Amino acid sequence: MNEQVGGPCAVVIVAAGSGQRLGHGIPKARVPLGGEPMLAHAIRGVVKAGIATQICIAVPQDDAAMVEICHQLAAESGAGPDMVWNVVDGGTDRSDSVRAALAVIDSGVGTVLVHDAARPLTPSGVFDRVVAALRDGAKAVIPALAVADTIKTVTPAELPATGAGVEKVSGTPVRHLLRAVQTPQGFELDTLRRAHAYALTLDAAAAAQITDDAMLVEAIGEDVYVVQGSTHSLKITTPMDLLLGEAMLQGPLRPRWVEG
Ligand SMILES: Nc1ccn([C@@H]2O[C@H](COP(=O)(O)OP(=O)(O)OP(=O)(O)O)[C@@H](O)[C@H]2O)c(=O)n1
Ligand SMILES: C[C@](O)(CO)[C@H](O)COP(=O)(O)O
Repeated sequence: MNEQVGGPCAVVIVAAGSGQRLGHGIPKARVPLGGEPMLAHAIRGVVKAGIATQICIAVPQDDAAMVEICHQLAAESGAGPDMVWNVVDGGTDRSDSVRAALAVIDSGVGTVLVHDAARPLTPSGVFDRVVAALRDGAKAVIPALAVADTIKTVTPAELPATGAGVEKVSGTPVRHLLRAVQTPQGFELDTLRRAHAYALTLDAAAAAQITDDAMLVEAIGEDVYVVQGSTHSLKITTPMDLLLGEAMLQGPLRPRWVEG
């Protein structure tokens, strides 16, 4: 086991996406949720989890408003004076944003968690489970939930009579083996750095298929362990998700861990 695991822990918050699917015309992390930018909830959630010694936030390039949110939260979040804060320019893809953040992570840090700003209501318990598995020797850990829907794989096809372009089913993975994966994803720092160095060797088509950090760690041959995620860690991607997030912040659905 890496001696450094269990010591300092960095958390990268990726917040540099544009939020096309949400469609608010501003970067998603700045979209209000319960009257505050989504990023503010995400940062507060990380601080509240109490596992970080360094927090690095990747924001859209030239987004002064986002930088200001980071500075304000750094001042108000209740993190101690020893917390190291960094704000970096994100990149074109999520992976580019993670790499930009990794470049400033202190090499003395043993573990790093990568978290989506788009999962602003993630409970502390999820952070705890990820960190606990890293302390128990895992080099890579992801939170996940069993899936409720039956999932199919598809391939392009044409309807027999008309030739109309559709899709047809190419397979049905066994559902009880499938998991819907969330963040924060936790890694031994060196393992995540190797995985992202490998990502730089991929051609554009292969790089475009990378949807999380764990995929890269799998690709370099390391085991990725799974801990229980949370329904509260939903990723706010579409307007419907935002409605659900707003509902969660009100009345009986208000999560216990949200301040105020
Ligand atoms: N170039 C990018 C793309 C995404 N992200 C971050 O990665 C997380 C997950 O991405 P997603 O939910 O897809 O966000 P967007 O890319 O903003 O959404 P969309 O694809 O709808 O534009 C988000 O916190 C987002 O800010 C990032 O930091 N840098
Ligand atoms: C990392 C992630 O949140 C795990 O589910 C997800 O893959 C991000 O995907 P997105 O298309 O960038 O939202």
